Amino acid sequence: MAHISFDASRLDKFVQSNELAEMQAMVNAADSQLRQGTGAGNDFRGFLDLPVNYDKAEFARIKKAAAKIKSDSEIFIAIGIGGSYLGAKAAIDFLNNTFYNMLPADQREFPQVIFAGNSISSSYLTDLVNLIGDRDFSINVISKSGTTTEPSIAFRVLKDKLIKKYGKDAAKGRIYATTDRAKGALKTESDAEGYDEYVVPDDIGGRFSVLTAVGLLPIAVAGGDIDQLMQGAADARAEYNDTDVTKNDAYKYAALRNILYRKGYTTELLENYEPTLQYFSEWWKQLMGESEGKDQKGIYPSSANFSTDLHSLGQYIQEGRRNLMETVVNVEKPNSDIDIPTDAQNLDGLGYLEGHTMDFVNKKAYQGVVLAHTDGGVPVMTVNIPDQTAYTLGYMIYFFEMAVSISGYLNGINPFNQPGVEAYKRNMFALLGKPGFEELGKELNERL
Ligand SMILES: O=P(O)(O)OC[C@H]1O[C@H](O)[C@H](O)[C@@H](O)[C@@H]1O
Repeated sequence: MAHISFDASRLDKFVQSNELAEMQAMVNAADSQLRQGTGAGNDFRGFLDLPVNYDKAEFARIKKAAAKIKSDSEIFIAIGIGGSYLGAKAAIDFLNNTFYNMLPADQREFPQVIFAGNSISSSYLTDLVNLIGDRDFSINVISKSGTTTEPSIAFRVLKDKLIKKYGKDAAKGRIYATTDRAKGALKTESDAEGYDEYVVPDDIGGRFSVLTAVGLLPIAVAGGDIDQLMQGAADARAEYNDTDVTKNDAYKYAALRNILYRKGYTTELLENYEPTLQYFSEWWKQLMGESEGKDQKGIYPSSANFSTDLHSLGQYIQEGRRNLMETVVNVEKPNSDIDIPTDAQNLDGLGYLEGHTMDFVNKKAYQGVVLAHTDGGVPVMTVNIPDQTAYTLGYMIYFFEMAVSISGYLNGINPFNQPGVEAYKRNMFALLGKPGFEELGKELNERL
């Protein structure tokens, strides 16, 4: 019995009863590409077995480092962008109190966890430097390539602050570097300076790396149960290993979203009814968009946070262009609930809700939205998750990683590379005058 359940029961208005079965042959082919390694990007399939073959010695070191960081730092800064940021942020938000960073120190069992290096905003970094002030802090600089501009700039600025506070030698003991096993600028510096090092495996791409040290160290520092996280992913791995789309929900989701895509539903919104899942959607957007957006093809990944965005995007979803599909991540049991208070005056007219809880209202909103959007011509799928535990998160991460891999192969693209990301970097380097980009710099400056 799967720990999370995928509900496509509302698609009968959009997908004919025979269509899923007709995808089986294509799913078999995609499955073979994925598991036999016969498809494009086959050298980035390490995520498949990661939940069972991860480096146990490094895993133990991660736990030890997290304990040290908790003991000597009020603030923990995770520096990274893309896959080196979004997974950790999504997991920490998913697993913790909504206001975990704002809780008074005596109510927090771990440091404030703040992310940097995920933009080039000088205001953000200045505000962060000022927020740190003279408090004790540690840095985890995370970059698979070791050369990404955004985290590199943030690391230079925050390392400088660390050295000014502790001196060069003591500062090194507060820098944790997660990067390539053998190469890249960050690896070179880490070796030279003696930073505590963790590895981003060669065969795992950035957007698939949340269950490596990339995500595990920040998640552990923020109090996450990384053993349960890996266990959930391991059990999902055991669950989603059947090629039969009627038995493998990850494959069924992949097949259905491709059926809908081919019918013109070219944008998918991942939706939640819990604000702590907002960044899970951000992680999902990179996973789906960077895996599938190739060769002028692919489902555009978007997101919405309900019921909040029903008051901003609801109009479009209900009556705008009919090229949308929705996938709701529905948390069956919230971390906590609230009884609707009684009020004899009932001036607000909420008397009919008395005796119910707030989550009862949230769930009725979800049901009402599914009916309204389906009636309005938007196909809606739901991934039901029982709770917001680390086990469930690991399980769900693996569900979507499997789904996007199959989905990408179903659409005839390599789900594991990201060549398009290099275009802006080349232009940016040229305009910045980076050595080696002189010719392009000249050409681009004439166009500005
Ligand atoms: O971890 P890094 O090498 O710094 O890469 C960080 C991110 O930037 C790259 O440009 C890619 O878009 C992402 O797949 C990657 O996660």
